[in-house]
Amino acid sequence: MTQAKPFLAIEGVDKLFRRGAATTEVLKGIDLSVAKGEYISIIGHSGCGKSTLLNIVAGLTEASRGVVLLENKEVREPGPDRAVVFQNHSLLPWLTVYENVALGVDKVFSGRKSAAERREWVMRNLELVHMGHAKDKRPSEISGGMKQRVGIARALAMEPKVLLLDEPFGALDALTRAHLQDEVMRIQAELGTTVMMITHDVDEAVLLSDRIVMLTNGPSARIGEILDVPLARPRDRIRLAADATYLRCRQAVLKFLYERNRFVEAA
Ligand SMILES: Nc1ncnc2c1ncn2[C@@H]1O[C@H](COP(=O)(O)OP(=O)(O)OP(=O)(O)O)[C@@H](O)[C@H]1O
Repeated sequence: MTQAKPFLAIEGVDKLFRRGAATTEVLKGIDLSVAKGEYISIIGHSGCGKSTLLNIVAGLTEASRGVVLLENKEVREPGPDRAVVFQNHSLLPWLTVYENVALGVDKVFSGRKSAAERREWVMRNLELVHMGHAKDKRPSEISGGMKQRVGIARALAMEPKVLLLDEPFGALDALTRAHLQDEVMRIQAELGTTVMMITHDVDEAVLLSDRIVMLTNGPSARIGEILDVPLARPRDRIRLAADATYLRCRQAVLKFLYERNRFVEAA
């Protein structure tokens, strides 16, 4: 019997960066399978290679060895099936909120949806992140949290197979951050999106993820441990604050980061 291929597979990925005669091996032998609809977090100390790994899955960076397969197809370049949301929003400042989302929608759906359907689809995605009311505003006229929401709407509007989040809440204040985490959990439950998210935040990783992938310190970072987070959904941050499973998961990640893989500042 042949085994079913995983939805997303990272197989034997190494990444080396060359500058002149010097070579740095950032990632070494990364193997990871992600199921459809799964929420995966990648956590590890600064500079260990988290963004590099996400960029390889996005097709923005080429692996030096190994492959990334999405539904059995090798990832070789960026594509709308893998939408990325970065820490600092990347909205075009001269376009309105609506136009920023429409840009991607028009590109992806021009042959498949009529102009009216595309307009409706842009609005549906803006409503999903509660930003329909701000559709005519420009990025400079809305808050940081609102910009991240629009970035998430723009990514989701392309109906990606995988949503790649590179510290999407990292630049936000704690309250906005908590609010947006709840929104992302709600949206993921509604749409069943597969998510790979980079974070530095242990609580964020435990609250949002089905599994937490912990990277060892670089150079030559590898997957040190993968932790299952067996918490039922929907998840309520206040109730979980005293939940034994939540606290056990949190402690496991803290131990990995601060005991077994303590951060050492490069000389
Ligand atoms: N284009 C590049 N050329 C050379 N070195 C690079 C390049 N991109 C990243 N690196 C190096 O690869 C290592 C990993 O970087 P990366 O940004 O992936 O780490 P990270 O874990 O995401 O860090 P942080 O948490 O601080 O964002 C770093 O040492 C970085 O300097």
